[in-house]
Amino acid sequence: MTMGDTTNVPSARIAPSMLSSDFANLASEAKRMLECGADWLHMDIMVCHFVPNLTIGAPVIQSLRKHTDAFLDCHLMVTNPSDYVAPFAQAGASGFTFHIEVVKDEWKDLLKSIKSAGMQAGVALRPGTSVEQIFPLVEGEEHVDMVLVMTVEPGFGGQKFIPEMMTKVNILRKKFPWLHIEVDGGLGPSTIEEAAKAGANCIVAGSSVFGSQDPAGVISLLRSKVQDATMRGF
Ligand SMILES: O=C(CO)[C@H](O)[C@H](O)COP(=O)(O)O
Repeated sequence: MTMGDTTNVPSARIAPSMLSSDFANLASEAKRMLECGADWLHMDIMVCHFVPNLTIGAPVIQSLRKHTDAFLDCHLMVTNPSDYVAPFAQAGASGFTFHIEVVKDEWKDLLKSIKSAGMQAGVALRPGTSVEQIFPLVEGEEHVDMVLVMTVEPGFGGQKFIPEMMTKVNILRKKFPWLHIEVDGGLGPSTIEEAAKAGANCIVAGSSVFGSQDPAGVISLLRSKVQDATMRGF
């Protein structure tokens, strides 16, 4: 990809992380975020293995789906993602992102099952995982739609953005211009520029959006930084 050649780069997707929302009012929190300009809703699925936290599962996705048509971008922080494909598809998940660290050769079957269940497929990598490990999942005939580069250790919201992860984002953007590249962890007004310049187009933001008095303003700023960087080239 040459400087300025951004023809195939997908447009910005701003995805508030519902991990930072008031879970007791999830439907109204989702509605509020969409009214503030969110493109996607990012749903963090944690079940006390892979990460030491417990959040929500398919029944909550199913309940939320009754209240919104929005793209539900589900990040499965689990060690056995194939067990979750059918329940999440039936619940109404739109995207299903699994972790590269928990799959071996079975990723091909997993990918097929996610897509044939009608969901967009994503693969996530922890900060310590090398980006080269996910190349086969993007290069093959059957490939993921999105790579999620974790910019914090997965498990909890409110952590500090790890800038070194931007090397991974930039390698991916140059090699796969068409790919959705998502970043998650510590994104907000002070870190978006770096992420956008590296080539991220899907921005997950929890604390910075939910903790703001002006969530619409934050979402709009995140989007404009991604748009500016895409126009300039990476
Ligand atoms: O996946 C996550 C943690 O595993 C969260 O989505 C992420 O950390 C977003 O929260 P914040 O913007 O507050 O960092």
